[in-house]
Amino acid sequence: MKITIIGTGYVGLVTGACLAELGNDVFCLDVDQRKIDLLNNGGIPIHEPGLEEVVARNRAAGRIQFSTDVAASVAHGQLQFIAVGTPPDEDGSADLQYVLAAARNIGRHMDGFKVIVDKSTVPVGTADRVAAALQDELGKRGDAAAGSEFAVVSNPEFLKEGAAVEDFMRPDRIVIGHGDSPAGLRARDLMKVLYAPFNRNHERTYWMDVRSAEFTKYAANAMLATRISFMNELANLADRVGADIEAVRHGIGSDPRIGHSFLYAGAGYGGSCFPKDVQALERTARQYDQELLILRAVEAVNDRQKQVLGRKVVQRFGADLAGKRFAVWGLAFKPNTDDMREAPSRVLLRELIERGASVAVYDPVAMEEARRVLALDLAPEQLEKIDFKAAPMDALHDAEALVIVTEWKAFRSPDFDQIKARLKNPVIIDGRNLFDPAQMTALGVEYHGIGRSVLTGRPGQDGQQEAQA
Ligand SMILES: NC(=O)c1ccc[n+]([C@@H]2O[C@H](COP(=O)([O-])OP(=O)(O)OC[C@H]3O[C@@H](n4cnc5c(N)ncnc54)[C@H](O)[C@@H]3O)[C@@H](O)[C@H]2O)c1
Ligand SMILES: O=c1ccn([C@@H]2O[C@H](COP(=O)(O)OP(=O)(O)O[C@H]3O[C@H](CO)[C@@H](O)[C@H](O)[C@H]3O)[C@@H](O)[C@H]2O)c(=O)[nH]1
Repeated sequence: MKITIIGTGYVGLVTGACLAELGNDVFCLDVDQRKIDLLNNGGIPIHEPGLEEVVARNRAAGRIQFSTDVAASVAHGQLQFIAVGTPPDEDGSADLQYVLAAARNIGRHMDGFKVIVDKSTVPVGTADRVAAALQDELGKRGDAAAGSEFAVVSNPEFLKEGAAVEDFMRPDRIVIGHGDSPAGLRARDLMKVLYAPFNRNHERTYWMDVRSAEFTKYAANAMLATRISFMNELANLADRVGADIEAVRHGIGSDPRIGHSFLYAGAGYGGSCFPKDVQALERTARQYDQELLILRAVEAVNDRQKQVLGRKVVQRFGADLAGKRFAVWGLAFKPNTDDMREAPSRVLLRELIERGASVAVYDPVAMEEARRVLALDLAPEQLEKIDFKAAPMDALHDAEALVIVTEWKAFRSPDFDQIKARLKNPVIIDGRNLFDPAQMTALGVEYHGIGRSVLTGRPGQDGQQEAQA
C-alpha cells in the first residue's frame, strides 16, 4: 500500500521503516529539514537498536523516502499517519498544535479519499478536532477536490524506546478505533489490509470506537506508571522496615493476577511518555469535572522518587558536598536509547551540583544528547562541574561513590576490584538494584540499593530521608 507518515521522530520513523519492511511504499514527511537531510544522507537521528539496518535496507529497495514536501506527501498515501509530537502544554494537557497543523496540511492538498490515522498519543475527542480542522481547510478550497471524503481512525502506538523495532514488528496488540459511517467502514477495511501481515498467527487487532481507542493508550501508560510508583513507594518503606523489595517483587509477581512486568523499583520513571501521559489524562479528567486521585499520587510519588538517589548521597555524605566528586553511570532515561527526556539523571546531577559537588559521568550512547540537554538545564558554570568520560571506569577516579542511574547491560558485571581501587570510598548507590547486596558486602563494597537496606544491615537508616521527605 502507499502510505504517508507525518512526523519522522521515534514513532514515525519506526512505523515508516517497519511498514516499508513489509513491502509497503512509504513516504516520510517532516518539517525538520536537518532531520530529512540526515536521513537522505544515510544517517539516523535517534539511537534505536536495529532501526538503521531496516531503514537502509528499505531505502536501497526504494520502499521508503524522506522529504519536507507537504503537497507530495499528501498526494502519496491514501493512508496518512499522523505521528507528530504531543508535548505537554503549560497546564499539563497535550499540546495538539502539531497534530492539527498536520490535519490542516492534508485538508489543503488532498484530492480524493484519504484515511487519517492518528498514531500520536492524543486525548479523547482529538479525532473529532482533526476532522474539523481538515474539513475547515477543505471548506476554504474552491476546487473540485473540496468535496473529497475522508475518515479519521485512531491507531495508538505502544512501542517502547530501546525495543521499538521489535515491539512494532511483534506487537502484543494493535488497537484501531474507527467510525461506523461508510467512510469509517471503508477506513476500517483499509486498516485491515495494512495490518493483515501482523495477524497471520493469531488475531492481534482490537477493533473499537475512536474514543475508546484514544482512551486505551492513556489507560495503558497510566496503569504501567501506577505499578512503578506503587513499587517505588513500597521500596522506600522496605528500606525503613527492613524488607527486601526484590524478594517482595518476586513474591507478588508470581501471582498471575499481578505478573512480573513493570514492578522494578528504581530512581523513578522518565521518558517522553509516562510523565506527560499521566499528566494529560489527569487534565482530561479535570476538564470533565473529575479528579483522578490515583494518578495524582502516581505523579507525586514519581517526582519524589527522582530525588531518591540525591537523598541517599546526602544521607551518606552530608548535605554540603562542596569539594566532593561523584561518579555517575547512565544518563539516558532507560537503556538502549539516547533519549534524555525526563531522565532521572537530570534531577540527580542538578542536586549534586547545587550542593557543591562535581560529577564525572558516562553513558554508552546518550553522551551527546546529555551534553545538549544539560546545557539547557544548567547554568554554564554548573555545566563545567560535569566531566564527560569516555569509559565507565574513567569516571571513578577520586570519586566519593559510584551512583548508577540507568541499567545498561554493560554495567551489570563490572570489575569490582577496579571500582574499589579507583573510588575514594568503596560505595555504590544503585538506582536500579543491579547487584546482590550480600555479594557486595562480601566484596567489601558498601552498597545502597532501592528498598534493600535489610540485606546490607542498615534497615531504618537508608529509609530515614524518605521518612522525612
Ligand atoms: N517515543 C515513544 O516511545 C512513543 C511511543 C508511543 C507513542 N508515542 C507518541 O507518538 C507521538 C510522537 O512521539 P515521538 O517520540 O515520535 O516524537 P518526536 O518528537 O521524536 O517526533 C515528532 C516529529 O514530528 C515532526 N513534526 C512536527 N510537526 C510536524 C508537521 N506538521 N509535519 C511533519 N512533521 C512534523 C517533528 O519535527 C519531529 O521530528 C507522541 O504523541 C508520543 O506521545 C511516542
Ligand atoms: O519496572 C519498571 C519499568 C520501567 N521503569 C521506568 O519507566 C520508564 C519508562 O520505561 P519503558 O516503559 O520501558 O519505556 P518507554 O519507551 O517510555 O515506553 C512507555 O511509553 C511508550 C510511549 O507511550 C509506550 O508506547 C510504551 O508501551 C510504554 O512502555 C523508564 O524510565 C524506566 O526506567 C521502572 O522504573 N520500573
